[in-house]
This record gives sequence, structure tokens and C-alpha cells, in this order.
Amino acid sequence: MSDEINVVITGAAGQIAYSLIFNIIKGDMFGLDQKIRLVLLDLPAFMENLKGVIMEIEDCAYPLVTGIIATTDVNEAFTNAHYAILVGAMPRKEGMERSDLLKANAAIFKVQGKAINDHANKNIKVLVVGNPANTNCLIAMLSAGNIPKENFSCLTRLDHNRAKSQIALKAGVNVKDVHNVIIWGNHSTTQYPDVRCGYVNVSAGVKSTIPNIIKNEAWLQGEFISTVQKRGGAVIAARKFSSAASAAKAITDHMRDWVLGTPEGEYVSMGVHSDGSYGIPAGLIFSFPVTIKSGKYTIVQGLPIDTFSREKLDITLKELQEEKDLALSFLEM
Ligand SMILES: NC(=O)c1ccc[n+]([C@@H]2O[C@H](COP(=O)([O-])OP(=O)(O)OC[C@H]3O[C@@H](n4cnc5c(N)ncnc54)[C@H](O)[C@@H]3O)[C@@H](O)[C@H]2O)c1
Ligand SMILES: O=C(O)CC[C@H](O)C(=O)O
Repeated sequence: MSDEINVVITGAAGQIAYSLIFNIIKGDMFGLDQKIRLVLLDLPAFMENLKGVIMEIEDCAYPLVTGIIATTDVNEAFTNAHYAILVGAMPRKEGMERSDLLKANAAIFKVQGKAINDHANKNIKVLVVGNPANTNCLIAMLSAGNIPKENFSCLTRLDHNRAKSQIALKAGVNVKDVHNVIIWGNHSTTQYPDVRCGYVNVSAGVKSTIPNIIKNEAWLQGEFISTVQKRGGAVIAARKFSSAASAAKAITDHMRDWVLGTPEGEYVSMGVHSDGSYGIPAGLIFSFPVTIKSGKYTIVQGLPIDTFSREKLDITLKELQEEKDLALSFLEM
């Protein structure tokens, strides 16, 4: 890595950023030796709040921070950016549909995609978090034709972590022993959390598949899936705000693995540009199981897709195609 990296966070005065920034400057994302110049983008009305966040960054006295820029100007923000975490968007409140979000947020990601295209480092890695994350990511990617498609991804790691945790709770094991769960598709209630190929480390050198450990197919195909699919909504209903600390943790996991790589044999879930794998047509941002080496992800190939799974993949694919059509019609792209 270079001596110093420029890391842009949009929505920097918001809830997620308030956890995320501190994970980054502690070294949880890029390692303990990587110097970081933080570039914090938000709307003019939030600059005063951002001043308070910057005071707290300074007061943490973490040695990895070599500079902090606060700005409301997208072109300034993305100039020579090495990493961009696009969190800034309008979050869904109780009673709001995702289609309302689509319209409000699609325009933001078109402008930011273009600014990335025109001003960022050509090797930039972009993670889209703001919802609807897959479609916002697609719009940013389509607006940044000079940047390789593989440099864009969206966050489904929170769903992945939620799935791991639900399995650990049900099986009565530590979450660190649960491996290779998969989130397919959209970061929405149509996602397909799939644990058929996952496993649990039972004791030193002994592992068993998740279906073997849980021994309850009805739960795995029913309550487990719907709990993970609806977890974001459940947090909003209880907290009145959308998940923030767990989202920041998932962003940190996603970026750390994208930059530093995944352990041998370990899959993680990432929303990435579809390439025809598993019958998902090119031209969408779809969550797949991936492995990562030297900063490049590879979609895991050859996993079995049974009839139940095919139906689930088709449902989430259909939703993503509809979101894409709607977003492109709003933007006249
Ligand atoms: N993909 C995921 O797993 C996941 C998980 C949780 C939340 N989210 C989404 O993340 C987004 C942010 O959530 P939050 O809780 O931090 O919201 P928040 O409302 O607390 O913060 C959002 C921030 O974005 C800023 N913002 C809005 N438009 C902007 C723009 N054009 N440029 C720069 N900044 C802008 C706002 O001023 C605000 O400070 C929401 O869309 C939410 O639904 C995604
Ligand atoms: O708006 C939602 O229902 C989900 C919000 C967020 O993406 C999450 O997964 O916690």
C-alpha cells in the first residue's frame, strides 16, 4: 500500500459514519500500519455536526490519521480518492417503501459516480452502502465508465454477519466457528440467505455442515431465512433508526477483506457486477459468495443450486431487474 491513502466517506455526519470513522482510524479496516487521510462529505446543513465529529477524531489521538478534510463538494471529495465508502443517502423510516428510496437516492449516486469517474484514482475501490444499495451501486458504476466494473461493490456483509450469528445462536456455538454462509441477490427482504454449503468447526480439525448441525430443514428454509431477510426492518421498528454500529462493523469487514484478502477456503458475500455466474445475467449488482486475493474478488463457482434455491434466486433477481428499470427511468439513463 502507498504511504498515505485518501479514504472518502459520504454521509459522514450520519449514524453509520459515527461508528465507521472510528473503526477506520483505529486500524481495523486497512491495518495498523496504514496512514489515512480522511475525506468527509456531507450536505451543507450537516457541516456543524461534522465539526463535532472532527473534534472527536482529533481527541481520539489515533496516530494513523494524517489529515482530515470536511467538504460539501463532490468533485473535491473524490479527487485522487483511493477508497470511497458511499454511505450518504436518505435512510428508510418506518412506513416508507424502498421504491420511495429509489427515486430519492438514484440521483445522488449518478452525480457521485460521475465525480468518481472524473476525479478519483483509477484504481479506486468503491463500496456502496446507502439504500437501495445494489441499485445505487449499479448507477454509480454506470456513471463511471473509466473505472473498471470490478472496482464497485455494495454491502451485503451485514446480512452475511446476521446469518452467521443466527446459525451460531441456534446451534449454540461461537460465531467464529460458523463458516461459508452465503447471501445471494439484493440487500432487501428478497435476499436469499443460504447455508447449504456452510459448515461449523465442531472441535479441533473436525467440521460438520450447517444442515447436519441444525437438523431442522423447516427452520432453515423458513424462520431462519425470514429472520435474516427482515432483520433490518426489525431493528428500525425497535430502534426507530436503521442499524448503525452493526452496519459499520460489516463495512469494516467488507473493506478489510477486499483489500487484505479472505482466509484460504473462506467465502464472504459481496454485491458485485454479475457476469452470468449461476444464471444471473450481466448488468446487475448481485450478491454472490466470493473469495479475495491481492485486492481482486472471484465469484465462487460450481456450488449446487437445487429447485428451492433456484426459486429464491429468481425472486431476488426479478426485484433487482425491476429496481434497475425504475432507477434508469427516473434518471433517463
Ligand atoms: N447496505 C446495508 O447493509 C445498510 C445497512 C444499514 C443502513 N444502510 C443505509 O445506509 C444509509 C445511511 O444510513 P445512516 O443510518 O447513516 O443514515 P443517517 O441519516 O444517519 O445519515 C445519512 C447521512 O447522509 C447524508 N447525506 C444525504 N445525502 C447526501 C449526499 N448527497 N451527499 C453526502 N451526504 C449525504 C445526510 O446528511 C446524513 O448525514 C441509508 O441509506 C441506510 O438505509 C445500508
Ligand atoms: O430499510 C431497511 O429495511 C433496512 C435498513 C438497512 O439496510 C439494514 O439492513 O439494516
